[in-house]
Amino acid sequence: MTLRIGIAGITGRMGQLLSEEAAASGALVAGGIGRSGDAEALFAASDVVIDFTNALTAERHAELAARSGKPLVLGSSGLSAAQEAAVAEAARTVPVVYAANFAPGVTLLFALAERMAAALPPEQYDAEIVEMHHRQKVDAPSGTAIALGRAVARGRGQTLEEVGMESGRNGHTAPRGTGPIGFAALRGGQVVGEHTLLFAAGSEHIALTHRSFDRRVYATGAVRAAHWAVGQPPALYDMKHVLGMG
Ligand SMILES: NC(=O)C1=CN([C@@H]2O[C@H](COP(=O)(O)OP(=O)(O)OC[C@H]3O[C@@H](n4cnc5c(N)ncnc54)[C@H](OP(=O)(O)O)[C@@H]3O)[C@@H](O)[C@H]2O)C=CC1
Ligand SMILES: O=C(O)C1=N[C@H](C(=O)O)C[C@H](O)C1
Repeated sequence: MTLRIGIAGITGRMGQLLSEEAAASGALVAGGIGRSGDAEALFAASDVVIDFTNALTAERHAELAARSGKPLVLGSSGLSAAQEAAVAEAARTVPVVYAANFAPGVTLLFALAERMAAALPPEQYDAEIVEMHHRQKVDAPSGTAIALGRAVARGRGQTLEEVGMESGRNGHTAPRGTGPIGFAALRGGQVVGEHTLLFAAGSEHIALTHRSFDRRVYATGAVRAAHWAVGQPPALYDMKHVLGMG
């Protein structure tokens, strides 16, 4: 049977591409909503919903997914801990694929970041994450930058909350701490998405960079996740599961 995909955020930068990629994948675009749309009707009409809206809406859509029994593919960034907890709660009832970045290269970047962090002692190598996005982006650091930070912390056997974040340095700051991960966010023009993870030691630097040139890479990944999610047991997944890297 043809998969019916609903798109929340269809009027946005990602929305049109998600529509095109869903149709190209052989699915039927069951409907789409912007801020004035009826989310409940969208979930009712769809086998799976892809949500690229914002943090506030993500929480409501996660609750609707659980209530309607429909899988959710969630790409929105900037979620608070409480909003992420609401998403995790929904994933007890339905499969939820929640990924900071649906580009396959970024999924690999997370794995590499974890391995590098495990190999490079934090007393010698300071980890800094620099990201740049288009001037319209409203959240910082990006969801991908935070996920990269989490991967580094994991590689060091800790959580990001434990190692701490140093972001927005300005003015007469104290010297850099040993252990915290540094974050810097650049905004300008129409940059689709760039992330660099840098490990800086006294006598050497090593860096990993990912650049997206076309946001279609995210749409293709999210549609792939939607096809994959249908039929999975309820759980919180991310792109590594979809790509078989989990
Ligand atoms: N995980 C990933 O790989 C990626 C994640 N993102 C994230 O996806 C999100 C969207 O990005 P982008 O498309 O650039 O943003 P846009 O601002 O271009 O689009 C936002 C969309 O959300 C809709 N929206 C806003 N409020 C609501 C609401 N209450 N109910 C339903 N829809 C609503 C808007 O509708 P309206 O037009 O009516 O305002 C619009 O369609 C961001 O959080 C971004 O960071 C982006 C790219 C990749
Ligand atoms: O808002 C964007 O554009 C993007 N958001 C995601 C993020 O916050 O990491 C993914 C990608 O970088 C594009």
